[in-house]
Amino acid sequence: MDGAKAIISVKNLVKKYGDFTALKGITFDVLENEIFGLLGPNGAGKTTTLEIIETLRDKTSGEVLVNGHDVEKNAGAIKQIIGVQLQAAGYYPNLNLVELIELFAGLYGVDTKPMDMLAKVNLQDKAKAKYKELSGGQKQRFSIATTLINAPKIVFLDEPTTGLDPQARRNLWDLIIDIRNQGTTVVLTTHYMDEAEQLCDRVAFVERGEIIALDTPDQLIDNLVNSGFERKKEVKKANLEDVFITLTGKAWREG
Ligand SMILES: Nc1ncnc2c1ncn2[C@@H]1O[C@H](COP(=O)(O)OP(=O)(O)OP(=O)(O)O)[C@@H](O)[C@H]1O
Repeated sequence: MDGAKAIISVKNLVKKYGDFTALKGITFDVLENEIFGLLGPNGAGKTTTLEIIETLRDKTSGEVLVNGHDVEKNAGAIKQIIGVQLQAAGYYPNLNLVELIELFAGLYGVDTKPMDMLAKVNLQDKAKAKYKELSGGQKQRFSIATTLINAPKIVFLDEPTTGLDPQARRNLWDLIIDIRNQGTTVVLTTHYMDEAEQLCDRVAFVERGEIIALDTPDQLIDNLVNSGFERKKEVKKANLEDVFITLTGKAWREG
C-alpha cells in the first residue's frame, strides 16, 4: 500500500444533528484500490460518514474530497464515479432483474448489458425473476450488481453480508475481492470482525464519532498482542463455521 494514492480524503469532518455531535472531527484517507472497512458499535457514526462521502448528507464542517472533487462543490462529478446500494424500496415489484438493471442503467445514462451484470454476481439463472422472489444472499448479490452498473471507481457497501448464511457470506467475500481486483476501491461497513479481518486491507474503528484506531487488521492484532493481551483459551485450528462449510460445501445456493 506504500505510496498508494488517496481516492477519498476526509479531514476534520464534523456532523451535528441539532445539539448532538455525531462526528467529532474525523480524519482518514481511503487509498485507491483497497478494501477499506468502517467498524464500530451501533450509533458510532459509520453510516453518517458514508452518506456524507456519497454526497447524500450535508456535513457541518471539515473537508471531504472524492477522487479530487469536493463533496460540497462537485457532488455531480462524485455521483458519476461511485456505486451506492439502493434501498430495496427502489426495486419496482413488477419488473424482473433484467428490467430493473435496464431501468437503473437508463437513470445513470449508461449503456449496460444486463446479462453481463447478472453474470458478475452469478444470477444469470434468475434473470426473469422478480426481486422479491430471491433468497437473502441473492438479494444482496443483486444489490451489489446494481452498484456496478455505472462502472464506478468506488463502491460503498453498508453491511453487505448481514443476515446471510456462511456460504453466502464467503461467496460475497469472493465477489467483493473480485470487484477490487478489477480495479474498484471498496468501502464497507460491517459488524463481523471475521469479515473485516478476511476482507479488508485496512480498517478504521469508529466510536462515538471519533476514529480510535486505523490500520491493517494484521497490525492492529499485533499491536494488541504486543501490549500483553492473551486469549483465555487456546484457539483451535478450526471453528464451527469451518465445520459448517466442510459439511455443506461452498457452492452458491440457489434454492
Ligand atoms: N437524521 C438524524 N437525526 C438525528 N440524529 C441522527 C440522525 N442520523 C443519525 N443520527 C445519530 O447519529 C449517531 C450516528 O448514527 P449512524 O447511523 O451514523 O451510526 P452507525 O455507526 O451507522 O450505526 P449502526 O451500526 O447502528 O448502523 C447516532 O447516535 C444516531 O442516533
